[in-house]
Amino acid sequence: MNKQIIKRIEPKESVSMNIEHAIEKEAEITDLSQYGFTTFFEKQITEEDKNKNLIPARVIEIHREVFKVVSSYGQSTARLKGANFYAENTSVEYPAIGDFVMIQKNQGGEDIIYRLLDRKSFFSRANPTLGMGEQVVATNFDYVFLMESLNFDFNLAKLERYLTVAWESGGSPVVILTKADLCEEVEDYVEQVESIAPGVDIFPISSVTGEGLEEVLDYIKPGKTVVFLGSSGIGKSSLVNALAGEEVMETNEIREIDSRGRHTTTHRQLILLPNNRIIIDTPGMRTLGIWNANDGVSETFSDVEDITRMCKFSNCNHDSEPGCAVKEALENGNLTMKRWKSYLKLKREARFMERKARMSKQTMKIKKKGK
Ligand SMILES: Nc1nc2c(ncn2[C@@H]2O[C@H](COP(=O)(O)OP(=O)(O)OP(=O)(O)O)[C@@H](O)[C@H]2O)c(=O)[nH]1
Ligand SMILES: [Zn+2]
Repeated sequence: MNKQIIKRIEPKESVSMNIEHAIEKEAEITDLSQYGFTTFFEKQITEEDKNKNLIPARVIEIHREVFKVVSSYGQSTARLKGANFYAENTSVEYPAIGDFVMIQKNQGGEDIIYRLLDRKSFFSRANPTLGMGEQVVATNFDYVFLMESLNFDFNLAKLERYLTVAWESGGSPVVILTKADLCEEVEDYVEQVESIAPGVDIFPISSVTGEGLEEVLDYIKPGKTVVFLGSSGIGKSSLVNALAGEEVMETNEIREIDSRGRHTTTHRQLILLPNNRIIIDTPGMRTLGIWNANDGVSETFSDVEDITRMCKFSNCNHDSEPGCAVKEALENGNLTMKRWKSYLKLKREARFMERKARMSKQTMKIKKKGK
């Protein structure tokens, strides 16, 4: 694919020069497997798709209704086929960052997105614009990097919450402890994390000294997609740059800031690193709450749930009932009060979000009827 075409269709105002530069170097794209296309997606392509000359593509950026995609023809912009996505009485999902879609190439114009392929993993959050419903923010990733910094704001409870969300998403959680250069007791922290995340891989890293970066790069296999989950300032952008070996993301020091003194990330993106590792870094991921996380809670707290199942009564409130296994475990130290409280808190939150989701579905139904 030649650079001319790619240049012409870049939405200039919204893509930072650095990323454009990085992408240009990847302009010779012929193989979508570099972008994570596997047999899982290939198998979904039908005869009908082929008859219509549809080809697979991955969504790498979204600007309102304009999608930036990459296919065997390289990068292009595309729009949804109205009849397939906007027709009344259909409830098809719109593509999100990371999605594989079937497109029709349109020489000299925008490509048309016909349909969405099934996802192997996704993150969603409560829709912030409508105040209701669910919004998918990232899809088809293999690993979820749960990021916590090793300096003052290290927070195990938050990590537990991320873990819950990650299990739920379909990706594999990996804990990344950032800013190791600022911490003297790295091993202590690693042990603390091990206690709440048994069996999960943990990497202490520093984007400043380079500690742990080789290990992380080795760990991500080519063609695999990673999403980052972590609070602002934890070092996500710095890690992307460090892994890429060049400045593909702006970090805090050199950013434009808005009136509240904070950087505002305005678009979502999927970044292809050298050696075909893929990172999804979207603002949506940065405001992720807990949504339908009940199963995830159970995975993260399987030890706690094992205990609750040993209570004498199946509907035990773990309060003052006789034969309460939780009470016993708290007394003999098999369960810490802290972990029990985290569990109860996440349970409550998950239940609340579920109720909210049910309510919003009802509201939508009522609205549709009333229309
Ligand atoms: N000492 C040290 N500082 C780091 C490291 N990684 C990031 N920082 C600093 O931490 C600050 C925030 O880093 P960013 O990479 O912008 O953090 P972010 O998670 O992308 O932040 P948001 O974009 O706000 O979500 C910057 O001042 C970085 O220089 C590290 O490994 N060691
Ligand atoms: Zn009990």
